[in-house]
Amino acid sequence: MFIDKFKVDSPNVVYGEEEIRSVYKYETSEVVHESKDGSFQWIVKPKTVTFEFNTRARVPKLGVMLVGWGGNNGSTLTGGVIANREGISWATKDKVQQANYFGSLTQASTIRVGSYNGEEIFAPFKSLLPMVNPDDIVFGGWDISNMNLADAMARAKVLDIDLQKQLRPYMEKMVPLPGIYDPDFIAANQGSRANNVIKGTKKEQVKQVIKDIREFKEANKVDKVVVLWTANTERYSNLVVGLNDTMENLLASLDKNESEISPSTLFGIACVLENAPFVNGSPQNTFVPGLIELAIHRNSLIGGDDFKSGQTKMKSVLVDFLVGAGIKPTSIVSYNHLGNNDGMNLSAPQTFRSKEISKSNVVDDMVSSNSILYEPGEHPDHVVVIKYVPYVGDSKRAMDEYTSEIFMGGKSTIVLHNTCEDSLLAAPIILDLVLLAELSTRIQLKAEGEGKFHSFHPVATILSYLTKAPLVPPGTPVVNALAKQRAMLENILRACIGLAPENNMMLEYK
Ligand SMILES: NC(=O)c1ccc[n+]([C@@H]2O[C@H](COP(=O)([O-])OP(=O)(O)OC[C@H]3O[C@@H](n4cnc5c(N)ncnc54)[C@H](O)[C@@H]3O)[C@@H](O)[C@H]2O)c1
Ligand SMILES: O=P([O-])([O-])O[C@@H]1[C@@H](O)[C@H](O)[C@@H](O)[C@H](O)[C@@H]1O
Repeated sequence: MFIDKFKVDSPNVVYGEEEIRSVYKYETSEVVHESKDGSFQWIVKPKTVTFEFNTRARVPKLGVMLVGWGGNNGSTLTGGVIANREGISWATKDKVQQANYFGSLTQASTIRVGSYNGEEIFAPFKSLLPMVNPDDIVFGGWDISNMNLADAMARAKVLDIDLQKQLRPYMEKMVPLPGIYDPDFIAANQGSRANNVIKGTKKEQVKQVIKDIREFKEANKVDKVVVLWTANTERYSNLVVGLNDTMENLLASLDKNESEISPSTLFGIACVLENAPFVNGSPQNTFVPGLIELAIHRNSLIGGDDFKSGQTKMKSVLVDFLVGAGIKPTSIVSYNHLGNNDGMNLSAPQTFRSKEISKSNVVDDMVSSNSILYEPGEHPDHVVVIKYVPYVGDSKRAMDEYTSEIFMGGKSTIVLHNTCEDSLLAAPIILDLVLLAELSTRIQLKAEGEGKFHSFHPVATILSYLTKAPLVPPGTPVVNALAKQRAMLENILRACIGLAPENNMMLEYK
């Protein structure tokens, strides 16, 4: 049974006008290696830590500034939100289609809240805590191409024509602000688009971006701005001691107009200095160590990397299932071809390499979790191929072959063909990223023994379900198994209203 909203009645949660406060018993365990009865044993010690959560209940008027606004993802998301907000429907060859938010975890998925008369009860994921209504978001952003959003939508060839016709009046006056263009970091084939760029030194570019954010906020009377990179994939930045290894060196390099600071890192610096949450939807190492240190120092949210939208999302489910079932993947070959501008940009070796890294590392946590299957250092052969095939456009074709060892020397081969409509899959993920980034900045927490409430760590691991290469605080574990990532997110939000994690035990029926 489905309910559209609910309240928790518990002594552990108080719903106020301004804030929702909860007390939560975090049940975990620690492992010690100690001598017992004359021999060393591994001892697991259950541990309970009491947390208090405090969530500001009033949602802000939210501005979202996309870097790469005029791209396939940016124009598709903007059009999709307008279509939902205006209740637009359009004719397709099959039927009259209504706007929806399918593919968004926050808008179109549910959570189990309990049982009623022996029936399982589910509620919208977004009903856990007050979240911004996406229909109310004000969009803006930057692009190195000056094409207005209506023409960019047509260039993207993602949305149906009848829908595009209805959206055009809303989008043709939306023109991206000039972006930061550096041909050294993206494919040369992107140069023809670059007619809308911020001139000057890198420091002047950062100052301009900060000015842009402030002016956007003022002009649109928004309370908060979240910035998200959905511009081209860049090559990796070289990590150089003395250049970008610390925040002091990064800021000094900015003053010296160092060429090795990428446009995405410049946007990151601007956002952190302006305390605007910044999320990287592409695979490059935008968050060089100096930028991470700066974000931590200024307690400004950063998150990423690389939207997890299709082929890789499937991989983080399938490999989790195989390894979790005691089956040993030994070879994973992921081939995909696409014909959009992203694909054209990825046809250059240096930008492809950024994507190859993020698409390849996604199985590391699952493999390292099972030493019955894998010897130390052993891992499956894993190959990633991306080819640019203009004809297929945004309709990315992914072909995967998973070969695994099974019982008694047997072999299993799973072959998948997955047509991932790249932008229709990525747009709702971008929506979730900005909504959850905004929500997480309204949550304060305090563990027993801590003197005062504080925010989550500025490196927003809470966003990891939505990214291929989750950015985590230095020295903390990376989890890519999709079910674990979703459970982590849901259970943290459940804790904010005093609900226990969903443990799926259903003992009442056992
Ligand atoms: N399913 C997906 O679509 C998906 C999944 C994961 C990651 N991504 C990543 O998202 C990004 C965007 O994908 P897309 O399909 O929208 O690509 P796109 O090429 O259509 O859009 C990128 C836009 O960014 C602009 N741009 C490039 N460099 C810029 C800069 N420095 N400043 C401002 N604007 C700049 C381009 O002009 C273009 O309009 C890519 O990096 C892609 O790898 C996409
Ligand atoms: O589908 P997925 O693996 O999540 O990721 C996609 C890649 O397969 C594709 O090659 C690339 O163009 C997209 O930007 C996206 O990164």
